[in-house]
Amino acid sequence: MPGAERSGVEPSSPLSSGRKRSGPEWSGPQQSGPAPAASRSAASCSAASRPAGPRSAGASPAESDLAGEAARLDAADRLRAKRDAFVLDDAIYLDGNSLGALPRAVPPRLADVVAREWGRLRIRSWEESGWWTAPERIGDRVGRLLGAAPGQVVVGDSTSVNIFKAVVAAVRIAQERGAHRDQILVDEATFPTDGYIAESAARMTGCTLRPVAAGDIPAATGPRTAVALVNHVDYRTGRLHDLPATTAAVHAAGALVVWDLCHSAGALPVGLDAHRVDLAVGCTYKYLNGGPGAPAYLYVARAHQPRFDSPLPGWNSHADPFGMDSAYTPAAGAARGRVGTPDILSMLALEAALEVWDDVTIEEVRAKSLALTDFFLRCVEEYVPAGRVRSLTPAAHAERGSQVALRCADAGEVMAELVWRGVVGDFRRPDVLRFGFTPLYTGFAEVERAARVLAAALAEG
Ligand SMILES: Cc1ncc(COP(=O)(O)O)c(C=O)c1O
Ligand SMILES: Nc1c(O)cccc1C(=O)C[C@H](N)C(=O)O
Repeated sequence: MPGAERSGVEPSSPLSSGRKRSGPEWSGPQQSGPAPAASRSAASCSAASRPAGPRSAGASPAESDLAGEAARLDAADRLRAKRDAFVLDDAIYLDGNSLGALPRAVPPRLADVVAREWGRLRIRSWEESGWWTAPERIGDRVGRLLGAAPGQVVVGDSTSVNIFKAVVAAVRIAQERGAHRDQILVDEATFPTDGYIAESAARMTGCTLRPVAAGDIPAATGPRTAVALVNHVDYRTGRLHDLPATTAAVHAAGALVVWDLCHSAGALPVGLDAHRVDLAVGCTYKYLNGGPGAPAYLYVARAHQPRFDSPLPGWNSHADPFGMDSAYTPAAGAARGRVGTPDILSMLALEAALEVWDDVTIEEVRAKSLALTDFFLRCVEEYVPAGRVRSLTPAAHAERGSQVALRCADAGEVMAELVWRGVVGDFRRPDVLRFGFTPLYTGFAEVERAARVLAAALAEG
C-alpha cells in the first residue's frame, strides 16, 4: 500500500510513562522516542512550563529582533482576540492539525443538550431541538467554510467511512459513463486510511488501485480512470496540492475526483463549488475544533446527487425514514449521504465549536496561517544551526498548508523534549517533527518562542 507508514498511534499513552510535565497535552500516541530522564527534578518540570529558551540569559540581536517583530505582528493581528474563545494555557499548542483546542462555547452548550434536550425533552428533541436535521444544518455551516452552497454537505460518521461512501459512489457514477473505467488512482503519500479504504473499494467494484504521486495525477488520469482520491494537504509534509488544476485535469479525462480535506478545512479556502469538485470528505476535529472523534462530513456536488448511489444506504438516507419501508428509496439532496442515527452529542458540540467562525472569513485565516508558517520558518532558520533540521514543507505559499514539517534523525526524542518544555507538536515516524498552526488561537510570540525552544531541544539532542 502506498504511504503505508502508520500515523503512529502507539498502544501505551505517554501519560502513563510516569513523566510529569507542564501541561495536560498528549503530543501523541506518536511518541516512540525514548522516555525522558525519569530523574528530572520537580524544579525542572515547572521551569518547563515557561520555556526559557536557549539564550534567555542574554538574548542575541537576532533573537530580540524576532521577538520584537512577533510583538508587532501580534499587536496588528485582527484575529488575536479569537484566542479568548478557546480553553488554552501556557503551553504552546501547535498540534491543532491533529486535535483542535476546546472552544469555550462547547461545554455550556453540551451541558444544555444533556440536561435539557436529553434530560427533560427526551424523545421530543429529535424534532423540537432540531436533532433530526442536525447533519444537514451543520453540514451547511461546514460547507460555507469549504466554498459549498447549502444543501451539499452532510455531517456524520468518520472520515474513513465517508471515504468509503464517496469512492464507491464515484466509481458507480463513472462506470455509468463507461463500464471500461476500472481504475482508482490514489495519491501515493496518502494518509493510510484513504489508501486502505480505496484498496477495499477497488476490490468491491472490480477496479484496480493505482498509487500515483499527487502531482502526477493529472497526467496519469486516462480513459480507464474511474476516480482519483487525493489529499488536499499532505498530512506528513504539509504540502498543498493543486485542487483546481487536478480537478480540471481529472474531469477532462472523464473521471471524478474525491478530495480528502482533513488538513485544509478551516485552514485555507477550498472553493468546492467554484472548482467543480465532485465529492469531498474531511474531519472536523482539527482546524474546525469539533472535539475528539467529532463527526466528519461528506460533500456531494449538487449535480451528482441524483446519481449518488451510496454503498451504505441506511434508513437515515431513506426518502421516508419513518415509513419503515422494506424497499430502499434514497432521499434527495445531501441527506442521501447519511447512514444511521447521528451521534448527537458530538454533532452538537461541533455546532457550538463552529460559532467561532461566524465573524471570520477563511481568507483572513489563510492570510494569518501563511504569516505564521513564514515566521516560524524564519525563526527556525535564525535559531537552529544550519543542517540540523530540513523543512519538508514547501516554501511557496501556493504549495503550503497550515503546518510545518521538519525532518531530523532524532525527531522522536526532540519532540518528547519539546513537549516536556511546553511546546506541543507531534512526531511522525521515522523522522518528522510536525507543527500545526491554527490562526484562530496561535500568536506570533508563541511561534517565536516555539522556535527558540526547538533550537534548545535540538542543541541538547
Ligand atoms: C488526511 C486524513 N484522512 C483521514 C484521517 C482519519 O480519519 P478518521 O477520522 O476516520 O480517523 C486523518 C486523520 O486521522 C487524516 O489526516
Ligand atoms: N484522529 C486521530 C486520533 O484519533 C488519534 C491521534 C491522532 C489522530 C489524527 O487525527 C492524526 C492525524 N490525522 C494526522 O495527520 O496524523
